[in-house]
Amino acid sequence: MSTVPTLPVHCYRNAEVTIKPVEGIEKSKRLAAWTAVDNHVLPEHKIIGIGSGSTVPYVVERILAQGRAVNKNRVFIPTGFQSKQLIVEAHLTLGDVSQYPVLDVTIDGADEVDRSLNAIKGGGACQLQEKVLAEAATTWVMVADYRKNSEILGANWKQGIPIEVVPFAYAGVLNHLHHIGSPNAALRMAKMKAGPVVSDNANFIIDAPFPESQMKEPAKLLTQLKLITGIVEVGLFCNMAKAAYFGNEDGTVTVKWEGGRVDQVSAKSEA
Ligand SMILES: O=C[C@H](O)[C@H](O)[C@H](O)COP(=O)(O)O
Repeated sequence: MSTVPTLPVHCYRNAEVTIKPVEGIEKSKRLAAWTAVDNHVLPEHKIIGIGSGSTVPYVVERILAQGRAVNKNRVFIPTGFQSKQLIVEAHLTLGDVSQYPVLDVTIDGADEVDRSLNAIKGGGACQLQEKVLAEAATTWVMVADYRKNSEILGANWKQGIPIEVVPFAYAGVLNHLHHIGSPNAALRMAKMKAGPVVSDNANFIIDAPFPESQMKEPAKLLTQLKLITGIVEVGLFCNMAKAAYFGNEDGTVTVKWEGGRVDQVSAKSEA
């Protein structure tokens, strides 16, 4: 059995980042992120994709811990505004996927991952750029806490599939979704702004819950959704991941691999 990394006993300072102890669900996110970085972000990797969400800051934290010497020769590609900020604030070199269309590795979060490594993504409305970087990456890996580890998509993530749509077409797309199995599909509304959430690409987001019968075959549903005019991208990521890492409450990490293998790795000591 392999082991997950332990936190340093002292605070580690690199660039502007200080590693602080965290508790509860944050601990699980950190365990997953650190283990994935240790396994997949190797010294020879020079072009690295940084995903979005609340787990990804721990990815950047662990990459920084690899040291200035290795990071000064790397370029980091973001999946949206949030990860761009993370890269800039960490004083890492920022790049663009149009400059670097092939990435060595991308590590990203997930809203839910099934037994075959299909995933729902887009809880933060970033799925379009995330999918571009996932496809561009030689290795694409997801990191999440145990709540995201599922057998069938939709079992835990009840909000529905995040779907990015061209604003002009949203009403027609909604109508279409209502007729193909998602009667409760709805435009995602902003919390601190009147009106809808607007993505980093100036589009709207629809959240479309589908019944289990359709969620059981995510690749089929994805194909169906991609054919609807006005849909820019769908937050279903099928057959793309090399592995998914889930930090558990007991300090272990579950690793689901492409092909079906599942590993349970234990911590050396308290994280
Ligand atoms: O649009 C957001 C992304 O797909 C995130 O990676 C996803 O929502 C997971 O985020 P978190 O790590 O906060 O659970």
